[in-house]
Amino acid sequence: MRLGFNEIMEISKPRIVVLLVITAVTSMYAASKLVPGAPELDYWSYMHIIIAGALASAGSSALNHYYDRDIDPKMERTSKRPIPSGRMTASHVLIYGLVVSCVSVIYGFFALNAVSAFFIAVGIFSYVIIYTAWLKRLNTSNIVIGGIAGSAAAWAGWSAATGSMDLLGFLVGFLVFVWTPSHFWCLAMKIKDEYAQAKVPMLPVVIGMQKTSKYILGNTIILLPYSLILSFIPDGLGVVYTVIAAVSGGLMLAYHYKLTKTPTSEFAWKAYKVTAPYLTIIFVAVALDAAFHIPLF
Ligand code: HEM
Ligand SMILES: CC(C)=CCC/C(C)=C/CC/C(C)=C/COP(=O)(O)OP(=O)(O)O
Repeated sequence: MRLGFNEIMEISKPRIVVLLVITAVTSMYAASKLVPGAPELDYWSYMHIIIAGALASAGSSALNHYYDRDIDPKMERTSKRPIPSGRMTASHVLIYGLVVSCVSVIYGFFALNAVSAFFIAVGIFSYVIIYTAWLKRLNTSNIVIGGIAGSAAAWAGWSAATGSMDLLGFLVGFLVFVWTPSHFWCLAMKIKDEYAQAKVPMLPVVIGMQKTSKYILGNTIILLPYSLILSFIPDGLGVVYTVIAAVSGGLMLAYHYKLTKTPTSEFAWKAYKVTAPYLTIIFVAVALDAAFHIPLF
């Protein structure tokens, strides 16, 4: 039984940590530039949100590994993970997840502020309790409501800069919530049979590939105009963000339209692989807009 570096990294889901931290850091930067009266931030502030966000994401992912230790062995994609493969004991993963998750909130409270720490706690709670423990095995609303977890990271970043939450900050963070179904349902189409085997009610298991592809297109049809709302609210985002959001959202819409014509697991995989880059582009666009703000009106 090892508490090896590779195993620790694996239960922390590093690729998700990276994108989560990107949404938090870009939100923090944007808030510091766009919110009137927000203080100038130094590198320490960004270091703090990176540490708090990474620990929160890693800790909650480990708790997800712990809770899913009964179904992970039943799915090819997750069967070789540290607990099912015996490389880590469930209790070690649980202890790591609890300690790291608690440290992330405490660290955020003292190094950032109480509001940011609150959103970090909301992210952990919504991912571990609302999504993993309650909804994931209950019904197809699981990943829709679970998407709040991702928004919490962006809200933690925004409020780390301002010490509060405002309309623009809420709407920026809510982008992740609206993006999540398009992100995950594509993947779920690819690995539908594994979820069926593990009796996890992911959308394509319940309604099939063709209808799921229509739900994905429907969600992206909501995502594109939603992403542009941020440009049309008072004191909203400007030209830089609007152009990038329109082009990248339009490309993702085209991809998801094509998916309804070819609802195969192969094409679904391709549609899934563009979703993380899309979210990265959108949040980098938010930061670029804050840096080179040209109001739309
Ligand atoms: C309830 C919400 C979500 C669900 C159910 C979900 C589900 C998944 C799953 C099952 C994977 C594949 C993991 C693997 O096999 O390695 C994945 C990959 C990923 N997820 Fe999500 N995810 C959600 C939200 C998020 C959020 C909020 C973020 C970041 C802001 C995110 C970022 C990523 C990234 C970066 C990858 C790896 C993509 C790649 O390898 O190209 N996900 N997601
Ligand atoms: C602020 C903060 C900590 C926010 C947490 C946000 C966060 C880590 C969201 C990720 C959600 C996610 C990857 C779910 C996949 O779990 P799954 O069980 O469906 O995936 P799996 O089958 O690959 O384990």
